[in-house]
Amino acid sequence: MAAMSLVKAPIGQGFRPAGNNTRRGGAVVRCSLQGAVVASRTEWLASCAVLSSKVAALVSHSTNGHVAVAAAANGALLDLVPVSSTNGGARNLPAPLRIADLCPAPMHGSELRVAYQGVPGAYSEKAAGKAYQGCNAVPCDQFDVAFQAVENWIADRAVLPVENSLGGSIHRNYDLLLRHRLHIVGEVQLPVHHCLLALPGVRKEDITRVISHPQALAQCEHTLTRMGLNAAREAFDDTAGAAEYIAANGLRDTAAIASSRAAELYGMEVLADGIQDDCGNVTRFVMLAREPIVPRMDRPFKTSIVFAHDKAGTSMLFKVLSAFAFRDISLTKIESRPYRPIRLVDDASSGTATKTFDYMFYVDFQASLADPRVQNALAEVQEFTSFLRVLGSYPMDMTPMTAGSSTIISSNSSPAPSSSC
Ligand SMILES: O=C(O)C(=O)C[C@]1(C(=O)O)C=C[C@@H](O)C=C1
Repeated sequence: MAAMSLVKAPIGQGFRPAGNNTRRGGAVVRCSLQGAVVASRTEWLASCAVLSSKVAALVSHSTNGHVAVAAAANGALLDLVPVSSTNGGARNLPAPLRIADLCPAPMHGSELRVAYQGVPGAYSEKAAGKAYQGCNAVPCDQFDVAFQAVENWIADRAVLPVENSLGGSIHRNYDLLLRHRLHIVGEVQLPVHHCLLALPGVRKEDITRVISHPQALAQCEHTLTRMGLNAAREAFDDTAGAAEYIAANGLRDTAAIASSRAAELYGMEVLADGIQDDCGNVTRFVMLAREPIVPRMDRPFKTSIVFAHDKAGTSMLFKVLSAFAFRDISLTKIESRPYRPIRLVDDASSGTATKTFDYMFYVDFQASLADPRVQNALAEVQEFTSFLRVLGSYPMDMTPMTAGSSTIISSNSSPAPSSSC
């Protein structure tokens, strides 16, 4: 359990936007003031001095190149205003902002703060490390919080799952892509290798409950049944969080589906290894940023769009898909999401008429926005639709997939029994 004090506490709903978070050397740090309400500015600055030395002590104990973060027991958050040491006796006055302070988003992976949903040991943390090697991965307790962390400059990027080869789409993130103004700047595919974890000494026969992220439960459904576990399955926020929960509460009748790294971090034992229903279990994550990247033509790119039409029965979808088919642009994914009825003001009738969107269609295709074929296709799509947004145009993840020891050579490969995963 010693590792638990060094891992980062997730940014939660309780976090406040940029102004209330502590930043040191590019890392976002949450600090606890042990419930104290700071009365005056002098007192506040004094508290900051204490907190910054605590933070420095924690940083010196950091592991894996990650900055260790003090878990905020009651969520008190502060900004440490830089104090100039060169302004004579007025040591408490804040130093003027410099150009460097205005550009807190560094371009190098080693300094990049990357928000992900879950706690350390979650697959999303691994995906963040694959997307931005050596980054400072920032845990968030919800997907929405990861979006907000980037929007509020607490993080520079977010890495979030959108689909899994067994469990299908992660619909929540499709909906959030529309609600927020972030841009997709990349994708990363991660082989997901699940383990069944329990406290040391616990046997399979002792287990009455298996907890994990709903996607992980879905990805191991048949294997769990085949294992003959007489256990209820319960959803948890994330895989590693489920392991942490069992460890923190000493639950000897509960197992978690999570990674082997989660087992190490939270002092759990691996009861079964490779329990996903298919060896080729892969989750696709997207990388999100405040600004889009410049689309290029010198390497394979993907583009993601979302569109809708407010009139029923006009074969809009057929027309849109044809715009791509006629230009030989391959579609890689189509997703439809029911759209909450919204009232749209009709200009022509002085704001009285309303219309309803039924579905939003999300389409990924294999071409760059810089490609004239794509620009022509989108110009046409715009004519058929009443709403069109480009979510991003970004380099395709071309890294060869390996799941466990086996290499995925084709998406049509038949599901292997879990014992060989
Ligand atoms: O719970 C985690 O560990 C996650 O990173 C989330 C998540 C998901 O949302 O799909 C990511 C990868 C796996 O597919 C299972 C769960």
